[in-house]
This record gives sequence, C-alpha cells and structure tokens, in this order.
Amino acid sequence: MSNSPRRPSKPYRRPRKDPVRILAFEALRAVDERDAYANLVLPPLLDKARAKGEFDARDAALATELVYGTLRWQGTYDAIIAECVDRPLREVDPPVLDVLSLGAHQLLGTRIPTHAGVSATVELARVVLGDGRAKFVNAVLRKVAADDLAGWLDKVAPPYDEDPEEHLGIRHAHPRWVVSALWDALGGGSAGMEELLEADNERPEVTLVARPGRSIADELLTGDAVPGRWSPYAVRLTEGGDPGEVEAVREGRAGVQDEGSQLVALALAAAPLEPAAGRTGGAEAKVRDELWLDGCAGPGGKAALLAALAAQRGARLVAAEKQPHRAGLVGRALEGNPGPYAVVTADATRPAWRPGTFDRVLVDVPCTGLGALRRRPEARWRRQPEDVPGFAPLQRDLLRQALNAVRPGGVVGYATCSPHPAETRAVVDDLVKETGAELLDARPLLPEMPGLGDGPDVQLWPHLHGTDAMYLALLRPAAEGG
Ligand SMILES: C[S@@+](CC[C@H](N)C(=O)[O-])C[C@H]1O[C@@H](n2cnc3c(N)ncnc32)[C@H](O)[C@@H]1O
Repeated sequence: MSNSPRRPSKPYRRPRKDPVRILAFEALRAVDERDAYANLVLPPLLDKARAKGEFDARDAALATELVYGTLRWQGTYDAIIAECVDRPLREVDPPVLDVLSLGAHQLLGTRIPTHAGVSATVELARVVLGDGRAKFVNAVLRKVAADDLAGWLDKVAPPYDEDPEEHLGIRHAHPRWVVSALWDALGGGSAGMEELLEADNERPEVTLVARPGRSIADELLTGDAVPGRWSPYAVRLTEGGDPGEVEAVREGRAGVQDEGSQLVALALAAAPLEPAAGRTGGAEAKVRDELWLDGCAGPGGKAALLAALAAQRGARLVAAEKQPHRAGLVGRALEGNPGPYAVVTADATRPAWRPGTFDRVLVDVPCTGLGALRRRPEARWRRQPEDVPGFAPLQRDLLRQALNAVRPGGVVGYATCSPHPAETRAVVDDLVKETGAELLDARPLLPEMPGLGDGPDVQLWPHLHGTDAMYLALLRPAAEGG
C-alpha cells in the first residue's frame, strides 16, 4: 500500500480488441484503398471470422450494418466530421477518416449508446492507428456526439428553398448530381423524390427466382419466405435469409435475382413477334420464335431465366459476354438448363452472327448502376457525373448492333439498371431516329403494376415497386427496305 503524495501515473492498458469493429474497419479500408465492392469484400471476411470462432450471427449482422451504413452515409458523415475537424478533410489520413466515419455511424445512425460508440471507436483507433491518433479520434467523436443526426442535418444541409438538390442530397446521403439525375428521371415534380431517396437507403430483401421448368416458387416458400409482388417466379426472403440454405438455389434450379430483373426477362419473352416481312402463309402461319440472344449476359441472371423460358417453347438462347471470366459465370448460371443453349465469349458490338439471325434480343447494357444503389452502398460516392457520357457510345453501339442482330418482325429489349435519362430514353430515342425502329408499349407485358408512367418504355422504382430501378424499352427493327 502506498502513502505517497504523488499520484502514480496511469498504468498502460493494452487496447481492447473488438473483432467486429476491426473487421468493419478492414472492409472499409479495402473499399477505400482498392476500390473493392463491399458486397464482395464482406462475405469472405465474415466467413473467416466465423471459421476462427470469433463471430456469431449477431456479430456478423452488426459488422454488416456498420460497413453498409458507414459507406451509404459517407458523404453526409464527411460533411458532419468536417465541422468537427480544424483542417480540410482531404488532409486527414484516409484510415483515420474511415475510423471517424465508422464512429459517426455508430453515434448518429445506430442505437448504440453514445458512450459505447465513442469508447469502442477509440479502442479500435488504438489498435489500428496507434495511441496518438486515437486521441484525435476521441476529440473529434466527442464533438460529433454533441448532437443527434437530425440536429446535425439542420446544421450542415442548406435550406430546401435555397438549394433543394443539396438539401435532399445531404439529408438522404446522395451526391447532388445523383439527386439531380433521379429527379429528372422521376419527371421533375416533387412527387416521390424523398420516398425514392429513402428507399435507396434501405437494405433490399433477398429475392429468389424459381427457374421455370426447374423449380416452382412454392418449393422456395419456406421459413419467412413470401411470394414476390409481381413475378410469378419470385420469392422474397423477408428476414434476410441465406439463399445458400435453399436446396434449389444450391442446385442451380433457382437463383438470387431482383424482381425488376425478372420482369425485364419476362417482358422480352412475352413481347409479340411478327412474321418477317415478305413471308406469306396466311394468318395461321406460325411466327418464328426459335433463337434468342442475350448480348450482355454476364454474370448470367437474366440469361438463366431467358434460357429456361426459351426452353419451354422449344427455343434456344445464345448468351454472349465479352469478358471471359464473366462468360464463365454465365456458363455456370445456365448449367442444367432444360433446353439447348450456347454461351459464347463475344463482343456484341462486333457480332460474330449474321444480321437478322435472332427472334428476340436482350441488351442489358453496362451502365452507372444508379438503379441498384440499395445493393451497392459505396457506388453512389464512387460514381462520377463524367461516367454517364463515358458509357454513352457503348450503350448506343450495343443497341445498334442488337437492332441489326434481330430479324425483321423480331423484338429487342434495351435494359439498364440505371434510371438516368441519358442512359435510358436518350439512347433509345437516338437509335429510333437513326434506324427507324419502332418503340413497342412494354407496359401491357408487365403484370398490373402502378406507376409505370406514360410508356411506351417502362421505368421501375424501388419506392414504388420494391425493385431495383430497372429500365426497359422494347423495339421492333425497321422493316427491311423501310
Ligand atoms: C449490366 S451487365 C449484364 C447483367 C446480366 N444481364 C445479368 O442479368 O446478369 C453488362 C454486361 O455486359 C458485358 N459487356 C460489356 N461490353 C460488352 C460487349 N461489347 N459485348 C458483350 N458484352 C459486353 C459486361 O462485361 C457485363 O457483364
């Protein structure tokens, strides 16, 4: 026992290692440093932690929430952290900023009590950044903790009347240019705008597709699963169930597929065909419907559904994909298809097939992916406005070649998982003007869905339909010599 008047200096204490937050930090670093995708980085990290016996299901759920939430709200958290740091954010080291964002999310975006959020993040900082920088993290997070999210948003977002796009962008964690594009795509009125931004910030349910002829939706209806809203082949796992536990998915007879993507394939398969011009044989003559093309097939979700639908009517799908490794994924997705199909590694802008070969053609073109923000939490901050014109020539070229590949009287589906008008209508309008193709009304080919717009093309929306914001236009090529 010591009676010394001098207080002993605080003994050094090793930082507490919290595997959940360390894993979340590693995932954020991978996304930040290597431009990795959170939905690809996280599962192997979680598997490793489970294998080491470090994680139970609750830990995995918390780590996932911390990573997804931090990434999704990154721009808004940056604006808040900037108010709490005495230098420009670009001068803060990226790993420090990742720890601060992870802390901000715990304090402002979860129910974790403030003191627990601060102390857990400071402990994390001690482990991954060192004691010196942990003090900085502590000081900044104490300032962040001085208000709740609503209070911070009032401070950092400009008033709506002054700058509506920035106001909504900060409040709903979307970059301003994305707000602007979504607003245009919704038609410019205020209806639905906030609902859409909110829907983008929710984690989507996992949706399964029962591949026709290989399984039926009823077979997938176990546990908390419920039927899809629109597609007869869809089943929703409402409690975030694990598709890997569903036998039909393990066997490839069913797959994971958003309902919007299912509807694109179903609408293309249901679109009416006409006989090729010049063909005679009377009204009763059978209209040819034998050969289908998916010109942008990787990784194969829509191709697998199309191939199964084609098989049901004795038709064959050719699935083309430019990237060899993605063509491999298409091959795996189509394995076991009940009818004939072919997977080819091919550039659909330099077709290896003759003009007029196919009865139905889908081009689900590369795009910004602004319609799938629910699934890719980092995408909205990584994408840049200049990406949009960057995709434009390829999108036009793919549609041009699709119109060339389809026979007269056949049908082309042009799809994007982006609602950006420059990637949807602008492309279609240009090709209609250039080639004289006719736009078909896609709306009657979808189930009775509200909010499909004035047509003839359709735009699906997360807030209205619970799907990704898929776009689909159906086109009939100009008649030969027309
Ligand atoms: C949006 S993804 C298609 C998604 C797919 N339809 C599905 O549902 O799984 C676009 C695909 O087109 C491929 N692609 C890009 N340029 C291409 C080209 N010139 N020819 C063929 N495929 C191309 C990309 O590699 C990518 O896999």
